[in-house]
Amino acid sequence: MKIALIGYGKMGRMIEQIARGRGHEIVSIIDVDNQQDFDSPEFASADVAIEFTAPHVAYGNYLKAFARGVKVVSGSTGWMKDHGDDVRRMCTEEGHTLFWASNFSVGVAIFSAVNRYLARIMNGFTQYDVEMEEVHHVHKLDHPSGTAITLAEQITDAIDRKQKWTLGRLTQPDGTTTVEHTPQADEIGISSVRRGEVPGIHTVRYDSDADSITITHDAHSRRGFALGAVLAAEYTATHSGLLTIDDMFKF
Ligand SMILES: NC(=O)C1=CN([C@@H]2O[C@H](COP(=O)(O)OP(=O)(O)OC[C@H]3O[C@@H](n4cnc5c(N)ncnc54)[C@H](OP(=O)(O)O)[C@@H]3O)[C@@H](O)[C@H]2O)C=CC1
Ligand SMILES: O=C(O)C1=N[C@H](C(=O)O)C[C@H](O)C1
Repeated sequence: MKIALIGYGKMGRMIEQIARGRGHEIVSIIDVDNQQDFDSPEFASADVAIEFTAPHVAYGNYLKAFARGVKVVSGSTGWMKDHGDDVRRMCTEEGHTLFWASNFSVGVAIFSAVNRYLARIMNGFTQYDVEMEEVHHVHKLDHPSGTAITLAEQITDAIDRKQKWTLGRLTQPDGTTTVEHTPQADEIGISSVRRGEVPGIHTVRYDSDADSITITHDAHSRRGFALGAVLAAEYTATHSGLLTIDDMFKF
């Protein structure tokens, strides 16, 4: 399969390695300094473009790929609030294809299934409150993480007493913590911590007077995310529309 890469940072480079290892051809690599390559025949020849860039540029990259008739797999986070509706419309009504996931790792797909199941149980046990924490490396631009938002939305979908998530505490790389918002009874507080080179840790904790129940996913490296993105590209080559991880991994 012919793959174009948009974004050649930590994820782009690891995806290149894994994609080549699985026998794919990388036909184009677009980063900040060669944006003109979006107009190259090599980019247009790609079966799928894999996009891992940054919150403020991801949407523009989708538009550029769509304009050239190239399907996109993207893991960029932090753009959904501003452009989610627009992207949904382009993929459901205008024939474009985007496979987007806040987290591409198989482990987080399994963790999400457990999170949904646990939340359904907890809907009937009102003595438990729930809070979340995500820990990532100091280079991360957005907070809370896309994965934390997805997990929180799964919980608000299942627990009647929780309506929305909110950023509770934010811990900066130097260790200073600020309380951004004190969660109300109907809110899930998410604490974001930026520390060292942590690839990504997500924790959901239910607490009652009697006890607490905690589930955690701890990524050992970015390899799981990168492999998942390549698997998603293989899936996207033969599927269309707005796709996500639940389409690919069925539990
Ligand atoms: N869904 C998932 O499973 C995962 C998602 N992510 C998300 O993916 C994104 C990228 O992560 P990561 O690779 O670690 O970040 P990096 O900062 O290491 O890489 C991003 C790359 O994109 C480049 N870039 C910036 N703007 C553009 C543009 N307009 N066009 C093309 N390239 C551009 C950057 O260049 P420069 O450095 O010069 O600005 C950099 O090389 C983040 O949003 C992160 O949250 C990360 C891991 C897993
Ligand atoms: O920026 C990262 O590194 C990651 N971002 C994603 C997110 O925002 O959830 C996925 C993963 O946790 C790594």
